[in-house]
Amino acid sequence: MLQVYLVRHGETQWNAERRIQGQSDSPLTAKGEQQAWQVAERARSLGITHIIASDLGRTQQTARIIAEACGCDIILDPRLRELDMGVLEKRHVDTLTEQEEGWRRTLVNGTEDGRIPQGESMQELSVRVQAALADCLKLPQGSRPLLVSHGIALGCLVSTILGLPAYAERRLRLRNCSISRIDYQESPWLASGWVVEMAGDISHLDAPALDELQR
Ligand SMILES: O=C(O)[C@H](O)COP(=O)(O)O
Repeated sequence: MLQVYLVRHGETQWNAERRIQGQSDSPLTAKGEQQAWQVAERARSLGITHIIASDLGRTQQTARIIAEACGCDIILDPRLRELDMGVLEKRHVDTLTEQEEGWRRTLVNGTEDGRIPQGESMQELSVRVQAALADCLKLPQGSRPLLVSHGIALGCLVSTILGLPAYAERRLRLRNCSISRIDYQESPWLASGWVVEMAGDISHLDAPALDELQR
């Protein structure tokens, strides 16, 4: 049975400032780096064989720390990037106009094809992250990959495996450097395919980041 671990990158400057990142980027904070070392220590104990990361800076920075602990190379995969948040990227959430907040809400409460102007729909995000996950099935027998990606991207992956719409990702709390695990099982009497073993575990962190609403 293939086990795939999912890690959200460490806290960044813009996470801490409540600014929208999407496919724009900001570096890890000191706390984010500390979280990355703690998740790396946990990853080392899990026997990770491959680290596959979104090619954005914050995920690469987190992946490098995990790779150092696990002694693996990093494979970059742009399909693991965060949702493209279009014209709202780099904006502080508290400065959005009513109309802009309405665009953001179409993602939070939304419909599958709702999008921020010049951004991506949850449906489009879902297709590319599912494709990246499916490629893990091509790794050699005995592999145990760890994917380093983003809050909405990973939430969308877990939600759709559960058979929920992609926008249900907002019902999952995937904090910075949380670990989730999904398994691929083939079974005549249980569901065949991807199964969620755990989601959003932060028991390895002594300095968890607050989620956006608690800041
Ligand atoms: O700000 C964003 O784009 C998202 O809400 C969170 O993205 P992140 O997981 O890359 O911080």
